[in-house]
Amino acid sequence: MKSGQSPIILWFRRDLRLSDHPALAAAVRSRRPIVPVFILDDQVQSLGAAPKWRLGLGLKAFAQSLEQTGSRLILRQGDALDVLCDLIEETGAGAVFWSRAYDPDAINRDKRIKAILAGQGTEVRSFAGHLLFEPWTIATKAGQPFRVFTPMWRSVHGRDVPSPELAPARLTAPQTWPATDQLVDWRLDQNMRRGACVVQPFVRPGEAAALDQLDGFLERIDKYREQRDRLDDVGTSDLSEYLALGEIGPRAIWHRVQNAGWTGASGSETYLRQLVWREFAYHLMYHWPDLLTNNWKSEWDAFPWNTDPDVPEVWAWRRARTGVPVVDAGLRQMYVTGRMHNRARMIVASYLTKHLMTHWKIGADWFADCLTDWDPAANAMGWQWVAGSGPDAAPYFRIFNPMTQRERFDPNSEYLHRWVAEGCTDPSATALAYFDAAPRSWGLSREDLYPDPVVNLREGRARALHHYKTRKDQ
Ligand SMILES: Cc1cc2nc3c(=O)[nH]c(=O)nc-3n(C[C@H](O)[C@H](O)[C@H](O)COP(=O)(O)OP(=O)(O)OC[C@H]3O[C@@H](n4cnc5c(N)ncnc54)[C@H](O)[C@@H]3O)c2cc1C
Repeated sequence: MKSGQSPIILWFRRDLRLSDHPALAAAVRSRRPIVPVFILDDQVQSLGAAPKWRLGLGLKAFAQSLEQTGSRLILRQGDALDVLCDLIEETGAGAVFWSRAYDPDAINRDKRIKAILAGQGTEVRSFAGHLLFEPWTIATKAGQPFRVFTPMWRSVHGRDVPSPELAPARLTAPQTWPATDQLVDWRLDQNMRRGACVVQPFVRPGEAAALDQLDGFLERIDKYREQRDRLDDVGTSDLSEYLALGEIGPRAIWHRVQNAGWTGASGSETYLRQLVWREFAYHLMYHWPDLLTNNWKSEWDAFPWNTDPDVPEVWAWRRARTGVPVVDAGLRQMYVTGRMHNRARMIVASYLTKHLMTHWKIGADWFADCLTDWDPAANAMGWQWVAGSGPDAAPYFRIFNPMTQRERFDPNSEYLHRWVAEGCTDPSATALAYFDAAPRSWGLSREDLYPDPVVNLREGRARALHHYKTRKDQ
């Protein structure tokens, strides 16, 4: 029997936090008992190795913060609708709340669940939280979705962003807790093979760590505009992993950074602009869900990409053995830390799609397996932007020259030294760690010589330009 005081099931997904959480705040305001749940459904199961492993760490940290509020995180596995129906029956819950997701699979799943549960008399409410501006709330003057970043930035940057809610100190528990799975039994780390123990020291999961990371960044935000592209410096915020799992909310970041700007911090405006790139990616994915799988500009379908993921040069790229040091450095940084500097992402993506003329989807899939900050929208947009097939993309003739990129953004080769060991008399521990992170099946050894380039950079560039130009002239 459902009453006004029946529990609310709070279905957590990419929102593993207590503050800046509109769905949780609404549940707390209702004064009803709350049953927090995370469901291991097919969509979670299909995550790549590194994001899935990182999710496991995030869930552990989040369960601990819930315990400090007198609550628990209930873990269940299976089809999300079946799990929610079971929990409604077991707990007598009268409502299910969640934060909205915007990728096509999640939208379809959530719509179906909402319709069925509502039909059975359960109150179902979804809330904002993952974004600053939900995709349907912003449009061009003609009422169309934005296809270009700068006009979208101009349209949103003076808008009010709701203030983030404070974390609740206590959550009302249900009279009896439903049974929960054990996180270790989910084996979210099983595909990380050797990588996990290498990546672990570079990860600080959880909301408290995210807020601490933001505090640390605000102390050096003045450097952001000048340093954000430098490969050799800690110029960026490193918040992407937290944003991807929702361990921090974008509203909280927006307000803290905006306040820093009002009190004189330079770099604040540049940083907010980057946050809006994330919004742009979600805007595109929502309005054009094909962004995740197909060339956004269909004329690129005729481009002669290599679509074979198993040719030797693509394997050399995956193994970070292309013979181009800055490309290999970026890929190794990802393998060892789970993240890669944005500048390096652009360099390695340009090299794969242009010098190796390989379809961006192959690179995007590899990132989806290796990045702990993997985000469906930002990843697809980033790859299509670099390849030239995406909205507001880099023009076809913009082919990053890895050598000049390295000279500009790593002038003293510090980044190279950090990530490439071969040929170095005094290799760094991080560079050596790559050999521990790589799967044994790759057969790599610290004693290996550095490989010759898999393509001559000049020839690779000329080949790509020739094909781009031919396509353009057709
Ligand atoms: C090929 C390619 C793939 C990418 N894949 C991902 C991905 O899977 N997940 C991901 O979060 N980002 C991705 N990015 C975007 C960007 O590289 C990262 O967001 C950034 O490196 C994260 O580091 P940071 O938090 O220190 O960034 P900061 O410079 O501190 O930026 C702050 C925040 O703004 C957002 N942001 C910054 N730049 C971008 C951008 N270009 N696109 C979208 N959002 C941005 C991120 O949320 C980031 O945390 C990709 C970029 C490229 C070129």
